[in-house]
Amino acid sequence: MAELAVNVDHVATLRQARGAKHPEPVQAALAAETAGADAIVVHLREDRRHIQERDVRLISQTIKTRLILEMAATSEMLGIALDIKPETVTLVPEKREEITTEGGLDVITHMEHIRQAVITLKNAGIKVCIFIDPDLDQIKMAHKIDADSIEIHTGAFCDAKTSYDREREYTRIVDAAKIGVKLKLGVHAGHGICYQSIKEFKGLSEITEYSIGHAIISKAVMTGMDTAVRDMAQLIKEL
Ligand SMILES: CC(=O)[C@@H](O)[C@H](O)COP(=O)(O)O
Ligand SMILES: NCC(=O)COP(=O)(O)O
Repeated sequence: MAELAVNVDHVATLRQARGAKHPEPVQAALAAETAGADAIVVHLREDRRHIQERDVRLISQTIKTRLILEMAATSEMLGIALDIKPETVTLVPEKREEITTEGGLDVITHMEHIRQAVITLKNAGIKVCIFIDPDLDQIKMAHKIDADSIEIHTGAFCDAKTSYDREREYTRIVDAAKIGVKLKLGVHAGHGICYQSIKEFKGLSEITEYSIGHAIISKAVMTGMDTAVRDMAQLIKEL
């Protein structure tokens, strides 16, 4: 059965909107665990628009499941990761002007830089995942530089406006997941997945972890974290 990794970034978004002390991402992380989350995800952005370094530290010291730290492969972030030592670092591309992560990491273009980051993290005992578009050449390169896993960027699929685009993007994800397994990479998926789109991954047993944030936190505003996480965990059980 696939696992659910809950991203609590947008609890911090709400806090930062007022420069206030609440809501606390660590509290959301604990509630998510109680409701069945298998891992907690935070994206520490260079511009610190939501999650702060203290959130990563607090969550790391408090949760009982796994911490997945999403970050750009910069020397500042590598220093933080080596200090906090999350279970996994997911390397993501980052642009200051984007609203959210727009594409997967271009491992082919930045091969040597990313390879060095993978070596540094793995030498410290941190697993490395690469957030990647469902592009077979990119995935082969992720394997070549010795990543442990890939997280297939599901944004284009989730945002597709027509059934033609949706089917095309779904096929890309299926092909990407299959090649990932063939290369013995862990295969995860995330970005833009909601309570409807998760159902479309039914039968795709190659994907062993779903990383979901915005939809869960949006629902939690209405229902509380417990119901929001339990409902998503149940949908993943039914895949
Ligand atoms: C890598 C990814 O798909 C998401 O985790 C995303 O980067 C989260 O960052 P935001 O919460 O800032 O959108
Ligand atoms: N890696 C994907 C993630 O952490 C959450 O993305 P989203 O559900 O907030 O789009």
